[in-house]
Amino acid sequence: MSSFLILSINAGSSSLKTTLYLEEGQDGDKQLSKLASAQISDINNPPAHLKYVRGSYKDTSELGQVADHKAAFNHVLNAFLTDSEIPQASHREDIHYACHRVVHGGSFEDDQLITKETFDKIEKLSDLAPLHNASAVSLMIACQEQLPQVTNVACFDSGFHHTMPDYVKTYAIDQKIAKEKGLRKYGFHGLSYKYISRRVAEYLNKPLEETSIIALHLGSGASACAIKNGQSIDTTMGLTPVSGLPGGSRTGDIDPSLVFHYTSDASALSPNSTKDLHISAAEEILNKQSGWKALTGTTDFSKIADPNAPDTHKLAFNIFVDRIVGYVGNYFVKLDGKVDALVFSGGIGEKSAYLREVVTNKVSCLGFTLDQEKNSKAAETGDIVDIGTSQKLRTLMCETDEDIEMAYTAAYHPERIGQGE
Ligand SMILES: Nc1ncnc2c1ncn2[C@@H]1O[C@H](COP(=O)(O)OP(=O)(O)O)[C@@H](O)[C@H]1O
Ligand SMILES: CC(=O)OP(=O)(O)O
Ligand SMILES: [Mg+2]
Repeated sequence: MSSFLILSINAGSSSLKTTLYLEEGQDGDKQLSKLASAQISDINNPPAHLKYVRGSYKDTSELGQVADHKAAFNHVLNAFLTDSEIPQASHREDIHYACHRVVHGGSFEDDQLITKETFDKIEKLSDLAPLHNASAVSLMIACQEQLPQVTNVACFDSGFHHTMPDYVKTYAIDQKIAKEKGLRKYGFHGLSYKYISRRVAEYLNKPLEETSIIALHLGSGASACAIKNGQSIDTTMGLTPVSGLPGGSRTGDIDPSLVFHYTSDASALSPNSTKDLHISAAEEILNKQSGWKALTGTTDFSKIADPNAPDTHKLAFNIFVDRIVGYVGNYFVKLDGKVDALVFSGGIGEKSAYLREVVTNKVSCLGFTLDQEKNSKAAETGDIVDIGTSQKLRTLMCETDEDIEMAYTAAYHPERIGQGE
């Protein structure tokens, strides 16, 4: 029986989440089990924290200054390699695959082996998604240095959406310029949507190819996706993750001219730019200085999704509900009303019973239903929970898992990993 380790690496703008999996068995009878996960928050904003989880064991420690993602990676690697309760991971050589979440994959549809060629392409895409791709690129370099024997794989958040029709992907702009510069809708959160669609199909006991859902990934970055017969046909994020729904510090959809009225320096370089990473003042405003942070002063949505919150918070909550229900209606029509389920996921979608209640009540005209008691207990139950009362048109809460989705292809379908062409 063969066994080896897969490390999933998910770089956020100020955090690093990693999970170590053990893959065992032969073709046709393989099993993937989670050994441990390690997460570092507050990178470059001391004190940083390390949260380590192995089964029911949980430990949080303060790390002081962790300057960048590379330094954070040294800490998590050390945490795994020195944990005597997971002897399978005692040496660096024990880790076979490192799977990197890359938000912007440009035209890449499938996961790709990271070669010199793919690395260069991903690095170039940092211009389109500077706030996301740059930390992923720095972690690929860290892996090459720290784990020279490992097979590095890039798993793209945009890949799942390649099935969107051309009229959805295309913006109404000069197509010569659009093609030259790659200016189109890509869509993101695809690893999450891939996981959710498979889990929902399993739960409904239907083939994935016959499962159609409206999925909501509501985290600090939020989006919605229309999934027809297992494939994305539209999603709310676009060229970059800023469009669609508002988020913790992102505007979501606005009139594109707004930014030129907001500042006369829209195209000037933001002071947070570095030698290798150019961020404009406009990008900084739209991505970092807006959303819940700008409206309420907090990015903690549990404080906003509170029926007794102050008016500023209520306004933010109402904006979110308004935009979400607008997309649910839009996608219900695009799916010709042939929908198996409305699915709530992401930190907010999984934890806020109140947001699920208000959204579901507003879309009840489409036939979606809510069972108050099941909804209030959904987070305790976990995994996937039917929070509606209809067997035909379901309302579901589904805990998403981007990390296992990254390990999934390496474990079960390594033949699907592209070689960079
Ligand atoms: N109990 C809760 N009620 C409402 N929102 C919550 C709750 N717990 C966490 N959140 C929100 O979930 C979001 C984080 O979701 P998550 O999917 O983990 O985000 P990301 O991966 O984008 O960082 C934050 O906006 C956080 O405030
Ligand atoms: C794509 C994206 O916006 O990711 P996140 O929500 O993790 O920032
Ligand atoms: Mg996320």
